[in-house]
Amino acid sequence: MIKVKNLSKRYDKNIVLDNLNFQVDTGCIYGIVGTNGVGKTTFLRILAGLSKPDNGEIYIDNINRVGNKSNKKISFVPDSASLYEYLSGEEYLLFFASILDVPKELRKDKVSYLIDLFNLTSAKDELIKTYSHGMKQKVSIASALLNDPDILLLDEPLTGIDLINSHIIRQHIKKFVKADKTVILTTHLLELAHSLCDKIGILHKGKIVEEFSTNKLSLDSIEKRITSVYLGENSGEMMSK
Ligand SMILES: Nc1ncnc2c1ncn2[C@@H]1O[C@H](COP(=O)(O)OP(=O)(O)OP(=O)(O)O)[C@@H](O)[C@H]1O
Repeated sequence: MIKVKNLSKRYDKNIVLDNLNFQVDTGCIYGIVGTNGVGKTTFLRILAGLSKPDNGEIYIDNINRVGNKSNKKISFVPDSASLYEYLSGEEYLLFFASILDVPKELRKDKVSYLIDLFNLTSAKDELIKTYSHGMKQKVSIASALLNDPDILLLDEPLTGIDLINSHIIRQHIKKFVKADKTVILTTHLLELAHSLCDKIGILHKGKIVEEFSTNKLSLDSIEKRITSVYLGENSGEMMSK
């Protein structure tokens, strides 16, 4: 379980996260939605340990992660992957496996398994600079899975991804969670959040202001709730006029 208590982060006068509280159970896919600049990436980067909060605590299975090394493996996939463009997909993944300390004898097998899983076999020897956005995104997600993380943090994983690749990536996220892992992702694609996530939280003014179980609320109802959080209670009617 991941539990966040009173997390705050500001950039000069810009208060991005403001005593944010949040909890996710192991085995859950949690989607964070919110307007541009509301702090979704900032939150994921703090969870990943890439950015320090000003205040607050992050417990992973009851161990405070802030300032401590967690014994749980956490992988973070940024929204636009910066990959080494002059390596082939396979070379990149092998290189990344060595950085992540994947045992040497397992690297080749893990890499070829992931290349196959993400349908990258025919392009594995091509330089990454020749890859499309979707192919790069698949390499990026594959690289995050190399060390079999316990927690996967995905920043807008499916933005700009075509239907088929989106399907492939979704399947893998679902498969990943079945192995008792946790996924937290951010997205602007509400339909995706509804079909993929178990829970959706709305980030607004530095806090998770509302949370829904997707099996309890329709896509339409969630959309109305989000609109009313940002635009006020009568916004749903205004927008349908
Ligand atoms: N390194 C930084 N220095 C200063 N301000 C920053 C920095 N990183 C983010 N911010 C600011 O923090 C706020 C939240 O940014 P963040 O990238 O977390 O938003 P987001 O919800 O992920 O946005 P989007 O949906 O557009 O990707 C924004 O106002 C942004 O300008």
